[in-house]
Amino acid sequence: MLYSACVADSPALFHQLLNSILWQQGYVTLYGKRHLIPRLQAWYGDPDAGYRYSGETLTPLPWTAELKQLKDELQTMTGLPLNSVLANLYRNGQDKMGWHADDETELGEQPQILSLSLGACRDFALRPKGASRQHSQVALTDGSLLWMKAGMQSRWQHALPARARVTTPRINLTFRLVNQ
Ligand SMILES: O=C(O)CCC(=O)C(=O)O
Ligand SMILES: [Fe+2]
Repeated sequence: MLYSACVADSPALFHQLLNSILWQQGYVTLYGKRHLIPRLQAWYGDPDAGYRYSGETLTPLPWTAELKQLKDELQTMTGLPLNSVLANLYRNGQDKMGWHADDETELGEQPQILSLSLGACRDFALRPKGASRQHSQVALTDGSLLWMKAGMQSRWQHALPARARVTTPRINLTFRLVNQ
């Protein structure tokens, strides 16, 4: 489900997040070889919300004021308990995220994830698990909130494909509940 215009002043929030988040370019190990991840990211949350992602264990950084406020507002708005957020910075259309489902055991049986997008509009691609080609895509506009509800991670994969024409950055925040 996609909600739009949930952020009152998204350019201001975009710049606050760009400047306050400790963006890092991590590595992923594929077939024994280390590759730089094609985006910057950072993991924030409650101290006990440790999480394994793409073969790496991420220890959450303590909430920044902006992230804590967003988390509290989204929690109130949706009623979902949330204790962490993965922040992604796609510097331009070359940065991307490959096909995956957020179905790690730490996220529980039927995880729900709230995904807030700011900045450049990017396509969010979907395919059923087991399929080899994209099924559909949704344009995630500035200020939009995508609610990935129960059932999605067990049946679908998603990706953020490269888009050569996009020259401006996008921040995406995926708020999650990690089991302690
Ligand atoms: O950037 C996006 O919209 C997707 C991010 C995502 O799938 C994730 O952080 O797991
Ligand atoms: Fe994801």
